[in-house]
Amino acid sequence: MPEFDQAKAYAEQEEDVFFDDGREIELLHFVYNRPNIDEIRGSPQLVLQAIDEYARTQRYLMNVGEDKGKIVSDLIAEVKPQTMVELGGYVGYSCILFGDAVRKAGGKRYLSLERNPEFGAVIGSLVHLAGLSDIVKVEIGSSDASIQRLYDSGGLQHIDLMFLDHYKPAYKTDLKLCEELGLVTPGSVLAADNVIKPGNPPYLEYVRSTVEEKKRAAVESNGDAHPDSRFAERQKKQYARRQGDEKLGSSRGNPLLVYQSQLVNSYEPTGIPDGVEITRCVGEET
Ligand SMILES: C[S@@+](CC[C@H](N)C(=O)[O-])C[C@H]1O[C@@H](n2cnc3c(N)ncnc32)[C@H](O)[C@@H]1O
Repeated sequence: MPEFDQAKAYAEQEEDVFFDDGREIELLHFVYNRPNIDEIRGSPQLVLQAIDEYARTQRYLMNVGEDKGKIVSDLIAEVKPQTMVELGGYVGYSCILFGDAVRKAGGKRYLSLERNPEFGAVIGSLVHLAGLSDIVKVEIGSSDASIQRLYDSGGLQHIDLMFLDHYKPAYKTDLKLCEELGLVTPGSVLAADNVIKPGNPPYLEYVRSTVEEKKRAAVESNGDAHPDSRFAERQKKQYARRQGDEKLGSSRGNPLLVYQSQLVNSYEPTGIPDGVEITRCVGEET
């Protein structure tokens, strides 16, 4: 793994409040006040540079960042998804980086499912600035409700590549919903962020399980309605200020799907070690 370049490190993540305190709107003012704003218009690369500059020189932003971003961009170039879905859009950094990569790979759609309407508005503005509004669509609402709604309306029929980067306990439950609806099938690929920092033991356990293990777990489990006890309180309550108690879905998934899964080590944009779990659905047992 290449060394982390300290010169590009984001400001440190604050202990208590590190998002949703007005910084996302402040970011918009920062970007639109750049002296080279005319050059930035229509350039995904320069919009990303401006977002990175804010997060380095002003305040931390919980973006995937350059290093882990490259892992997923390389995956997009390899998989060439027609439809890519992300769970958790925040200010649009991953939308712009990956939406551009999907376009370059000949894909049609990058769907960002974001729950916070203010963040959704920021994404819309920066995606438009980057010239990617034709490919990136933002769906506001809780990821599980949005997946179900898009499926019911026929707007989402298959997920070629999915980037999971939202409420950590929902990675597994949302994946199971996508499996049950037949959106994730053999050929689908998943990229899950933050599997080292803060970590996601239930998700990793699930995508690394054999079909036999998943079938057994489905019989023995009491369901996934409550966040797994292996998550720290901080993770379980990350969005409590707006959401109160989180409600997780309880889809039974499709335990017959066969996954091959691999951790790719990298860094948070602050320089802290983290990793992306890349999971390929390679078959379905009968
Ligand atoms: C880590 S940030 C996403 C960063 C973004 N992917 C990037 O790299 O630029 C997590 C985002 O997920 C959103 N979120 C959390 N839980 C969600 C849920 N259940 N459904 C939809 N969005 C959710 C939060 O509002 C937040 O904007």
